[in-house]
Amino acid sequence: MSSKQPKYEYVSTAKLPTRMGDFKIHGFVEASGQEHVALSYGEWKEDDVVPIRIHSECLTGDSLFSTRCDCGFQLEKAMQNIVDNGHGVLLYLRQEGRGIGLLNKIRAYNLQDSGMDTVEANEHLGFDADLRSYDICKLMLDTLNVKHVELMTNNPKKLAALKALGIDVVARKPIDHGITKDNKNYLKTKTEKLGHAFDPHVFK
Ligand SMILES: Nc1nc2c(ncn2[C@@H]2O[C@H](COP(=O)(O)OP(=O)(O)OP(=O)(O)O)[C@@H](O)[C@H]2O)c(=O)[nH]1
Repeated sequence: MSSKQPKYEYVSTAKLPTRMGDFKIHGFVEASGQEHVALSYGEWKEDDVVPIRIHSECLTGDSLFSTRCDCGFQLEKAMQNIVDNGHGVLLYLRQEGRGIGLLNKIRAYNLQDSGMDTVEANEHLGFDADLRSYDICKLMLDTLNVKHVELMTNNPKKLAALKALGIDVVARKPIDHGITKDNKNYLKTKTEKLGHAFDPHVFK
């Protein structure tokens, strides 16, 4: 790749009516060919604080209704929060399985079925616990004229990544939604080993 070639590019925008409300969808691509999307709802000015969610792809949770994780619940809740708020942005990053990909996530699930936790399973397969990058968020937010954000997350790495990219993170909004008997242990591991900010009472 030549050093002049941009690492990320904005591609196009279209209307995206959903069950929650009428969003717009904006397409972005990395030089590698990896595609990502942002959804926007409503209007704002450059000085406004915009509620946003950065969501990593989870085919099983987001599209197949899995209760092994909280992903699908959080996605739905974040989109509803944005609509209720009147404006906001969802950055949907196609980094499935914390960056290891769908089939490796299924391998990791197989190991978790035999007793490993989510971090041990990644490491057993030869991956770091979390391989995600949030660098493309800067182009996405600049394209949508978002400079100040309130971030819906329990993950401190997302906050740090946005700050490092020069985004003004005014506040974090917890998104403790979709805790089930099937994902309690997974969320407990994320809290203990990956630094997620879940309040311990949710595991009782
Ligand atoms: N490798 C691996 N990935 C998983 C597992 N369960 C869920 N995931 C992935 O974890 C990611 C979760 O993404 P997010 O919900 O955006 O992020 P998060 O780190 O949980 O942070 P917040 O939800 O913002 O608090 C998705 O890419 C899922 O596919 C698992 O057991 N192993």
